[in-house]
Amino acid sequence: MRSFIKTFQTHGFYLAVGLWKYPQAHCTVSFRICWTPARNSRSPSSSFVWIGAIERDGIKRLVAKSERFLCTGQTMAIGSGEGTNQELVSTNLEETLPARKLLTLVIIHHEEKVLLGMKKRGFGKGYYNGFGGKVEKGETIEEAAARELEEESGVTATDMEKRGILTFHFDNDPVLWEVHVFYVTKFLGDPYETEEMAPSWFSVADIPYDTMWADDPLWYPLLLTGQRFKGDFFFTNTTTLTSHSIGVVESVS
Ligand SMILES: Nc1nc2c([nH]c(=O)n2[C@H]2C[C@H](O)[C@@H](COP(=O)(O)OP(=O)(O)OP(=O)(O)O)O2)c(=O)[nH]1
Repeated sequence: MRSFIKTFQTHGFYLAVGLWKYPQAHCTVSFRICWTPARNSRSPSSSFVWIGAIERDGIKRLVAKSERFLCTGQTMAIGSGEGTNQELVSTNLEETLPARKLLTLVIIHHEEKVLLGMKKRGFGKGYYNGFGGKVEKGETIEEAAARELEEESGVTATDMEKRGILTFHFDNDPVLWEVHVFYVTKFLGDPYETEEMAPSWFSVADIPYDTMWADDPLWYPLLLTGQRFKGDFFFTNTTTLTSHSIGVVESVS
């Protein structure tokens, strides 16, 4: 996390501006607070204006606007509502961001064919998919992608390139799933069936979208024609896609 905070005093007002950058979460949080000092220690609240914004993947959202805050000594609590006993929203803006689970997905595209695995267990069982899984503690997203590919298909990628970031919102899970999609054309070894996946090659014209996640037809064509992309997908009942947005981007890092 990179952060910046500065305070000013002018004409009886105080002004604070701040910026937090979370490169890992592709997110920037910025705010401006303008307030008048507390009148005395028995009346520690004072009026203020707060404007905050979260910018993620180029989309900016206003996150807070308030009228009062609690100011005791050097500590400041950001509150919502009126009066001095405000509900504490958070003194740490990082807590206001929804939790994210990082996952990887590797698609091999070789001689006009795509390697997909039939998922044999767990999440997405019964669907064809690329190879991937959760990023574990202590490893980078790239390391996780290479590890999952080897564990699930037996092959080692030699030209893996990150090409997309897909965020999945499930109505029954407050955690966002952020899937980093990698594209591979060169690899070592022959794919074989593992505990988790049974691999098969499909020609690009015969990709079995009927037995794949509902979002896949929306971004595979971008991946297979050399584009970089970012998308958001909203699911109900885990597998029903209700809405989405997807766009081609210059860079996904
Ligand atoms: N194509 C596609 N892949 C998806 C979607 N949603 C989603 O999680 N995936 C991918 C990301 C991961 O590669 C995989 C889910 O990871 P997983 O549950 O198999 O993770 P894992 O291998 O670490 O799990 P496990 O060993 O604990 O069973 O499915 C989707 O909508 N479309």
